[in-house]
Amino acid sequence: MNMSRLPVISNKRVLTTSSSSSENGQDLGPAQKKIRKDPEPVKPHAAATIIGGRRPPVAATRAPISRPVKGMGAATVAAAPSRGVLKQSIASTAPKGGNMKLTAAPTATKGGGGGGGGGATKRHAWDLKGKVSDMESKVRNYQTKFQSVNQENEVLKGTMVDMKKSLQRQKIQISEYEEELQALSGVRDELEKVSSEKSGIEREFSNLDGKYKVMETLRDSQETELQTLKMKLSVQESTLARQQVTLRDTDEEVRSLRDTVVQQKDELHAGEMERRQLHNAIQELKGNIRVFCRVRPLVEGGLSKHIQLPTSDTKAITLAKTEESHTGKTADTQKNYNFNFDRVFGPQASQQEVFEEISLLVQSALDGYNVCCFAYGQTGSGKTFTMEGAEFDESRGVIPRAVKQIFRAAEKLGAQGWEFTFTASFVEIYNESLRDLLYTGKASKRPEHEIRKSTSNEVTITNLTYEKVSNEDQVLGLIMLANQNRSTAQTTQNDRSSRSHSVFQLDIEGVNVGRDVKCKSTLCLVDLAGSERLLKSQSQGERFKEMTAINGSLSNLGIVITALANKESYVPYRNSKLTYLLQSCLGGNSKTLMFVNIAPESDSFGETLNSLRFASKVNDCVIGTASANRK
Ligand SMILES: Nc1ncnc2c1ncn2[C@@H]1O[C@H](COP(=O)(O)OP(=O)(O)OP(=O)(O)O)[C@@H](O)[C@H]1O
Repeated sequence: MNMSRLPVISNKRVLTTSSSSSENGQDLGPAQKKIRKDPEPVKPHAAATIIGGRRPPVAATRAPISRPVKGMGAATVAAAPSRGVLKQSIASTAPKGGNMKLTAAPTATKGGGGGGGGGATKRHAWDLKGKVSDMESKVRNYQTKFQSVNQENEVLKGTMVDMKKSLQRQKIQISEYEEELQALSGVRDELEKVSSEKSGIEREFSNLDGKYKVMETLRDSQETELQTLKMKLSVQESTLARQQVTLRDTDEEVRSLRDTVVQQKDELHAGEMERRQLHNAIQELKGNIRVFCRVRPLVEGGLSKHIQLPTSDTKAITLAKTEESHTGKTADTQKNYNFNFDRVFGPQASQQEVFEEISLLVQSALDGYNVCCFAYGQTGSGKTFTMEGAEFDESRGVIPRAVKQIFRAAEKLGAQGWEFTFTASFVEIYNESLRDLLYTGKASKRPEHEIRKSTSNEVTITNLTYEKVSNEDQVLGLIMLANQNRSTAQTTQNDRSSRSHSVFQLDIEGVNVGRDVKCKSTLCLVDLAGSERLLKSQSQGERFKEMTAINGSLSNLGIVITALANKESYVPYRNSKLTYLLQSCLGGNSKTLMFVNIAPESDSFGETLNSLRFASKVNDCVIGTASANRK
């Protein structure tokens, strides 16, 4: 019944202590945490603080012993070492020790050491037995406490062992955790690496995304462009289709045009042949030998009175000679010498005008006719000017113009299937000896030349330079070379060129393979030596010899032409080198043109008259019908 007076420990504290003393260690979680935080034994005053709510003086731990127990006896016990365990012990043993409390309370009231039972009565001094009994009771009480404390100690020791084990386990676990943490730090590094890689990839992705957008834009623009191109393509395809149709039509047209061309070529060839025939017929009607007279202008310009050129007639020339009266009583008499030629050119006639008249003859040379053109007249009458002319285009003479015309005509005939080869030679006849004007070797090694005639009546000169030419410039170059050679000889023999004949020959060979036609001809252009009479020159010695040779060759030229005109059986070609060389160009198979050049000076009257008489004789000749050298 006194149980209510025993010190009561709050359930909370008991439960806390009880749970901390759990032996199995399973539910030691909170207890362990408390132990880890405060592993030291609880000091007595701390217990007092907990229980009493304030910190009592140290002596107060003993005070309850000397005071009557009013529920604080247990607090005194609890102030002993291992208070926490003791509380538990008290709590756990409380039901068993009900009697201890009963006996302790009276003891406490007396001596304060026994504790326990409140309400004990005070023994009388004589009641020794009773006192002994109390003492014994106290002793038992203490023994019981002692045992209880021992038990508690044992329990605590066990608990300590468990706690140590637990601590050990926790240490192991901690080290495991640390290892795990260590391992996790590697993972963290890796995670950081992965994270940085991720951010790198993200940046790259962002870049790629940007690029992708650019590509998308590009693709869009290209798609637009593609669409445009497709449209253009379709337009072009339709254009192509139209053009293919046009092409087919054009092909048809080309085929028909080709047929037309072939047909027209045939017609052209036939026309060409007809033209040649007609051309030749015209030349024959004009005469195969024609004479043109050309009057050189006076040095001061104009014309002398003794030469009269009727303006209405381009073929007539009159030489008028005024003869003074011998007595002086009669009037002077005038004697006129009238001449007619194929054409008379006055002093104003240009080189072009002159050439136009002979260009038809030059054309004949390409048609396969031998053509010979020579200039006759006294020295200084204008022979060289007519045949060669000067350097400038408008003053170029017959030879360069004829060459130009021949090459141009040959080029045109090339379109009709004609192919031509040209061979040029330039020879000088001086004192009846031949000299190669295209010779380029040493002067000391100049070869001798002879005129040869083949069985086919072809005339050639031995050791002469025959130069193949294919254009006008090449020929002009050869003419320059010939002039150099002539001027070299000129320095050694004064005025030699006037006293020599120069003969330029262009051999022409044409072939038209498609038509199986060939032609061969020679264009012969001759600048004769001055035709002065022997008497006037009153030459002697070498000069006499020269004049004899010149006069001989020129008079033989007249004889040959007359013999040809008279169709005599014998033509004395070989009487002079000149006529021998010109044989093929003067015969019946040729067309001949003679220029008679006139000096206008009055003191040349006699020579002029002689020249005109000679030319007139030639003009009266009709050489047999020419025939083209065609196969
Ligand atoms: N139709 C012309 N118009 C202008 N000048 C001319 C004409 N004919 C000749 N001449 C000039 O007269 C001069 C003599 O002419 P050219 O040398 O041609 O005579 P040639 O008869 O050839 O003399 P040679 O027999 O000495 O060679 C030259 O200066 C020449 O330029």
